Parts: sequence; C-alpha cells; structure tokens
Amino acid sequence: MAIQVDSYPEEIGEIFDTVAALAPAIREALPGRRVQNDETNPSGETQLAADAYADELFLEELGSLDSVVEYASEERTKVVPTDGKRETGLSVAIDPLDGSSNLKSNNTMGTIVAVYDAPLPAEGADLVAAAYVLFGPITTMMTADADGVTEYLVDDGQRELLEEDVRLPDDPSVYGFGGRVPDWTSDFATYAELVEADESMKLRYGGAMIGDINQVLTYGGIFAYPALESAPVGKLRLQFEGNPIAFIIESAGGRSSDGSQSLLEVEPTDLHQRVPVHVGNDELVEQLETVLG
Ligand SMILES: O=P(O)(O)OC[C@H]1O[C@](O)(COP(=O)(O)O)[C@@H](O)[C@@H]1O
Ligand SMILES: [Mg+2]
Ligand SMILES: [Mg+2]
Repeated sequence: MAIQVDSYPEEIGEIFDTVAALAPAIREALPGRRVQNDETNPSGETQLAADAYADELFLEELGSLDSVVEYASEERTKVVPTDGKRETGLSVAIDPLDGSSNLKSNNTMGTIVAVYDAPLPAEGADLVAAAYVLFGPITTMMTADADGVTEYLVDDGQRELLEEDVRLPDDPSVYGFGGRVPDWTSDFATYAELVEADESMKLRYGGAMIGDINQVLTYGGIFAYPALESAPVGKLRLQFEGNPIAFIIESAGGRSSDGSQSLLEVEPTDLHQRVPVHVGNDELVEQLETVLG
C-alpha cells in the first residue's frame, strides 16, 4: 500500500515532541517499577507498575494537547475523551511499554504511538502518523509521517536527528518469530523452514516487538507474531501494535500482512482486537502470504 499522508504536520510534531519529552521520566521510573500490579490489562495480561505509570503520564500530557480529542491505551478498557479543545481532532492509541515482560530480565523495551484522524477503534487508512521510542542501551525514536521515516536520538527529552528517509535495507538478514514453535500452524512452520534454509538469514528474537522491529529496520528481514493453534488471532493488538508498526514499515518501503492482506486493511471491530502480525522486506512478506495462502 502506498502511504500518502500530508495533514496535521504541526499537531503531529507536537505529539512526537511530547512523547520524546516523557521518555526520560519513563526510563528513570523503570528500576523501581519492576514489580507486578495486582491488576490485569484488558487483554488479560499481568500489568506491571511501570505499564500503569507510563499510561498515566501519556494520558496526562497527550490528553492536554489541543489537537488530541481521544486517548486509548493497551492498559485501559475504554477510549478516554480528552480535553482537546477542538470538536474533531486526533486520536492517540498507545502501547505505553511494549515488551514490559523484558523489564524483569533488563532487556529492550519501548513505547508505541499511533495517531489516527478518526474515532477509535480506527482503520489503518485513518493513520496520519506513528512512532516508537526504543529503550535500548541508548534511547532512540523512529517516526513515520508525511516526511517518511526518521530516526532520532532522544537526549534529555529532545529529538536529535540521526537519519532521514530510513528505508529497509535491500538484502535482508534477520528474522524473529514469536509464539511457541509447537503452537505455530503447519503453514507458518513451513514458511519458517524456508527462512531458516536461507543462509543469509539469522535468528534474532528479543521478546519485545519494538526491539525486533528496530533490528528489521536496521538490517532488513522479517518479524512475525503469527496466528497460533491456540490463538488464531495471534497475540498483538491491531490499534496499539499492528497498525502503527505496519505504517512505519510500509512507509520505509516494506510490507505488512495479517496473513493475506496489509495490516492497514484489517477491519477494526474492537479496541483491543488482536491480529497476526508479519512485517518486513517486501519479498519475504509476499513469500509468506503465498505459503499461508
Ligand atoms: O513472550 P512472547 O510470547 O515471546 O511475546 C512477546 C511479544 O509480546 C509483546 O511483549 C506484547 O507487548 P506488551 O509487552 O506491550 O504486552 C511484544 O512486544 C512481543 O513481541
Ligand atoms: Mg506491546
Ligand atoms: Mg504494553
């Protein structure tokens, strides 16, 4: 799908700046918030104190922007109408901490942001921008908007340009597939064997989608959290994870799929709906669709 978006440049810039500005506070809050809450999120997963803390911060700061009229997150059941001063405006859907189970083992995590110009749950075609912050050894931010995909260093809450017009490298070399291998469908297992047989490809799976996606954008390759025998819709959520990541990868010249169509074409039916996610270099995702077809 060719991505063409040219609306709301100032509003989107303000949202990205707000997310970057909160990154240091979220990072600093992590050491003391590795413990589990006594809560589960709307997807039935155990919530960490860090998930809830980051969610509160994002609601407070993004919700106070004039352009943001709706806020939703993986950590709360319903869409929150904000005090946006406009009647119609932008809806922000956030995964406040992606890969938060990596906090216990001190591995990579991130924040994912989707900006739609329609009420939530919204279609992929309603996305006007998406971004993620990566809490790795350094903090970086990848944004996708009308200017394409851009990578920043986040230093002291400010975005400093690292690379403009980020594109997936032509010669892919990494793959990462989630879910228990015995739980994969036989078609997905067949596809995985094809990838494993390619001597130019090596396994890189970190357990935080955002870290795995950043490797795909850096080296070229494919990330999947596929449909499972026990969970035919997979694990990842369309509004907070599938759509924004598909928007970023497709904007960088790659391809996304739920197994048969672009993730951006999947019909939204529920705020927390899950979807099988496959994203990466065009030819790898095309081959996957052929095998799953
Ligand atoms: O533990 P698994 O099955 O490998 O799942 C890992 C996947 O789940 C996630 O952690 C789900 O995201 P959250 O941490 O935001 O719930 C992805 O980041 C990751 O790809
Ligand atoms: Mg996540
Ligand atoms: Mg999360």
